[in-house]
Amino acid sequence: MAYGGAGTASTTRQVKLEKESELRIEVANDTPLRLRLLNGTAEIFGTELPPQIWLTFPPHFKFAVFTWYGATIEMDGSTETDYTADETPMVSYVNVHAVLDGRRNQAKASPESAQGPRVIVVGPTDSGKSTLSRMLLSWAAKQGWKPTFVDLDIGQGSITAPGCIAATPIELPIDPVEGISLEMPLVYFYGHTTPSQNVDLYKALVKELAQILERQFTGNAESRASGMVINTMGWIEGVGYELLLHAIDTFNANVVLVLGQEKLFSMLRDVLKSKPNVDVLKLQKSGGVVSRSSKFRQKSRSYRIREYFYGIANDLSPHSNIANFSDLFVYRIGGGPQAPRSALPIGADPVANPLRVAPVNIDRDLLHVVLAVSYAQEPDQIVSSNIAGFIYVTDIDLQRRKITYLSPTSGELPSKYLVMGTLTWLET
Ligand SMILES: Nc1ncnc2c1ncn2[C@@H]1O[C@H](COP(=O)(O)OP(=O)(O)OP(=O)(O)O)[C@@H](O)[C@H]1O
Repeated sequence: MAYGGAGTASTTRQVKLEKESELRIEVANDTPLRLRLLNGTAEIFGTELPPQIWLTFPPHFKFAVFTWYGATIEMDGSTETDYTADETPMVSYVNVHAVLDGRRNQAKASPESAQGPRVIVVGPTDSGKSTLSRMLLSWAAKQGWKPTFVDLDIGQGSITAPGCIAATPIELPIDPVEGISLEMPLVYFYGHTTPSQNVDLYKALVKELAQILERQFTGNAESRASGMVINTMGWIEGVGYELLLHAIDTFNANVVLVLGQEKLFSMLRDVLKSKPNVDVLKLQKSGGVVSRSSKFRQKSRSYRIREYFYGIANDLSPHSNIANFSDLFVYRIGGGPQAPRSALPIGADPVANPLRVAPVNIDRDLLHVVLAVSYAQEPDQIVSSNIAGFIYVTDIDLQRRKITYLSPTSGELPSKYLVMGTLTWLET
């Protein structure tokens, strides 16, 4: 074999790809797959493959190797499926990229209107939104831009753990295996994986994130001209639709890319007609996008939390820490009534305040909960503060009033204010 270690020669095979075709792969459930580019040029979701270098893809990974001009790929290991497709929407996607690129150049050249394109990608679940966002970001980064990636998908987000909305600048094409490299992502903790749990909180956090980015852009011409790519949730009916409009409005998106649904496209086009500076474009969904069951989604959420603490290749070692109950302050956002019934006019029902920050007693209910570490200085700043990261509660000792938790780093937490949602994890 031309390489050492894992794999057997019998599972090594080559695939020749004609120009503008792609090899679609689902890695087997139990073993990783190794793959390399033997000759030609190819990319994975917008990031070029280095020639000859073996890349290892973990079990379950679903991806495509696309070539513009032809390539030969070598694979080592087993796959759930792999097949070649010569019908892809890639030309239409790269055309969008070219238009965005033109707008970035325009923005850069004219200081008085130096805002680059703000693209928002919308569509039903499994329409390829994250994948298209990723391609647009990687193609832009390859040309030297530093676009901001905003991920509003609290279910299957790709910046950090589930239950968050987040943003990060993309300075290099996104690594095909490791995903987005995180220097200092700006993360807000929503705490749930569906927006219906607390719609007002979701909106409030979207607004906070947009305001901070707006401020950052003011002082940074380069990222302002590079613009943003905003990925959204696949929830597009009812409240989901309302939240899409809210996001388009809040981020001042001026390019709306609608993937895979005619109805959503026509609704958005009609409602955004009054905004002449907003372009609504319909794009074809790729036949390669894999539908994921709710069980699979649940599993991948759990995997994302694991990845936060242990790294994608088990290369991080989180620390187990013990704190006194009195050292940590856990809060929950929303729920509970705003005022006691006795304080309300006779006959009035107490209204739940979705943004109310309430202290949580430390007890066994916190076991296996993922808590966000807030940057808030005071409890009333919790909703408007971003978070430093997460801890995972592994033991509660009621007698000794001690809490044991896993944290990515040793030592003191950056803040004593912790936020609890409904995010739990069972370490296996
Ligand atoms: N051309 C392709 N070939 C093979 N797999 C693909 C292709 N495009 C996307 N995928 C895979 O399909 C899955 C779903 O795609 P993606 O995450 O982009 O969809 P989405 O619309 O963002 O989903 P969500 O419902 O979570 O919002 C992912 O695992 C992705 O890697």
